[in-house]
Order: sequence, then C-alpha cells, then structure tokens
Amino acid sequence: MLRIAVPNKGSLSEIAAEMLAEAGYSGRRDSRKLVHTDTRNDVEFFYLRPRDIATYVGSGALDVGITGRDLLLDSGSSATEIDSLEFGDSTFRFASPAGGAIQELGDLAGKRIATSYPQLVDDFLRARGVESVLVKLDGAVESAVQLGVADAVADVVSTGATLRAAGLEIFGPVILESTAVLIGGPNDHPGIARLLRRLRGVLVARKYVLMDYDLPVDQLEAASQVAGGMESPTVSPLKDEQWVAVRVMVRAEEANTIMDELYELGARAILVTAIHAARL
Ligand SMILES: Nc1ncnc2c1ncn2[C@@H]1O[C@H](COP(=O)(O)OP(=O)(O)OP(=O)(O)O)[C@@H](O)[C@H]1O
Ligand SMILES: O=P(O)(O)OC[C@H]1O[C@H](OP(=O)(O)OP(=O)(O)O)[C@H](O)[C@@H]1O
Ligand SMILES: [Mg+2]
Repeated sequence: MLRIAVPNKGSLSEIAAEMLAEAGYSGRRDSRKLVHTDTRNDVEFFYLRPRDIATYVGSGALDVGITGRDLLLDSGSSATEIDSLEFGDSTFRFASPAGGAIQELGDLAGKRIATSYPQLVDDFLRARGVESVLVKLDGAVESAVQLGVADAVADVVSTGATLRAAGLEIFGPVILESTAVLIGGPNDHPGIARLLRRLRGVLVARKYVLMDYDLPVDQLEAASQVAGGMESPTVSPLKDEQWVAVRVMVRAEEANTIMDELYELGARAILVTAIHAARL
C-alpha cells in the first residue's frame, strides 16, 4: 500500500484534497480524521501539518507527500521534489519598514530578521556572505518589526496585503519562488509512478479542452497547422464526402483564438468540451 502525506490544514490542504479527488482517490470525510485508507486504489493518506511532511517522507516513514517547496527546503530533510503541482504559488521575500534604512541585501548585516523559515533564510544569507541574527517566530511575523523584536522580516508573500498593512515594503532579491510539490524520499514504491501519472492527468485535464468541428476536407492541412492535437488530429469521415469531422485537444486558454482561426478556414459546428481526466 502506498503511504501518502497530505496537508491537514492551511493554504495547501483544500486544493490538495480536490486534486486527489479529481485523480480518483477517496478522501477523509471528517476533517479531524488523521488517516484514511482508500482500499480500491491501495493507498493510505496521512493528514499532517505541511511543515512536517518532508520530515516523514525524508525519513521513509511515508512514501510520498504533498507540501510547499519552501517548507521542503526549510525542513532540512533529505526528501526531494518529484514534480510541481501547479497550485499554492507564493514568493518568499525580505521586507523592512517603508522608507527605512534597510533597502538592500547588504543592509541586513548584523540586523535581526524575523521569520518562520529560519533554515531557508539562513541558507540564502550564508550563500551570499551576509551575517544576520534570525528571530524564529511561528507566524504573523509582519508584526515583529512594529513590536521591536526584529529590524526586518522574511516571509511568504502572496498579494502583499499583509506586508502593506504592517507598514513594510519588499526589498532585495527573491529568496524563493514556491509552489506545491510532490516530494519523495528513500522508498522506491512502485505506486509513486501511478500517483504521479494521475496527478499530471488532473493538471492536463484542467489545462486542456476537447475541440470538435466539421471541416471541408481540402482545408485539413491548414487546420492541422492551427491545432495539431497531441500526436495528430483525429479525422472521421462524414456522409458528405466533401466534409470531415475533426477532434483535437487544445489548451483551454487558446480555445477561442483557435475557434476564430478554424472558423475563418471554413470549419463549422465547432464544439468545445471539458476533459474530466487524462493520461498523456
Ligand atoms: N497566502 C499564503 N499564505 C501562506 N502560505 C501560502 C500562501 N499561498 C501559498 N502558500 C504556501 O502554503 C504553504 C504554507 O502552508 P501552511 O499550512 O504551513 O501555512 P498557512 O497556510 O500559512 O497556514 P497556517 O499559518 O494557518 O498554519 C507554503 O508552501 C506557502 O508557500
Ligand atoms: O501577501 P498576502 O496575500 O498578504 O499573504 C501572505 C501572508 O499570509 C500568510 O500568513 P497567514 O495568514 O498564514 O498567517 P501566519 O503568518 O500566522 O501564518 C503569510 O505568512 C503572510 O503573512
Ligand atoms: Mg501561515
């Protein structure tokens, strides 16, 4: 049985659960349950704090996990990133009082930096030869400057609203671009490849749509240039031999542009439908 660590709370938990459901796995019904077995798919889910997931996976206690790249790097665990899961994006940045004395990385030398990600920040500063004092806090680090326990902060920034509200301003280089990731450890479980295929399938299903249309047969080459499909378009005969029916997968964001171009080539009855699952 494949043992999978998933976030039990926080920014990543809901989307991770949705993604696993779309990938065909059953999940816990009660949010206080910490373990759920999906016997049909031969997997066991462990609902853990996202910050702890890399520790469990890196030690081999669990086979794979879903967590944030920033949390993985901060954990110091030997777990490694298998793939990005394309949600939970955030940027990790330094911030200091707007218009104050700390404006660039070098200004942090000898200063106190509040963060919940001390390992991540320490690795970053060390690699650049900056020596600062890290003040480890559990959360709400933006208040640390106002309250006098730090001179600057290093934290997750999404919209930037929290920083602004605390009178802080981003400065210096990007510490990390983070996203939710699938991580693995020492266990080489055969179920990992299947899980990965399913999760990638969910990402494809979200990104692509199916497009069906009728086309004058002499326009087939031109239409294939507009939308070539994954391997090649599926072409079916119609009763009227001057026409064919064509089916292709296209990127959802490009669907309308492609419909416009196909229409101009003479395509008619162009239909777009959602894909519920995919294996490429
Ligand atoms: N707006 C956001 N705030 C915090 N974390 C975010 C945000 N957007 C994405 N993330 C990512 O979510 C992960 C942090 O999740 P975690 O559950 O530990 O913290 P949280 O969402 O801040 O929850 P809490 O602070 O209530 O424990 C990190 O990988 C982080 O990059
Ligand atoms: O850029 P923004 O969109 O404002 O989001 C970023 C803020 O959100 C998170 O805090 P969270 O709400 O998780 O509280 P915490 O600091 O207690 O973890 C993060 O730590 C930042 O403070
Ligand atoms: Mg938080």
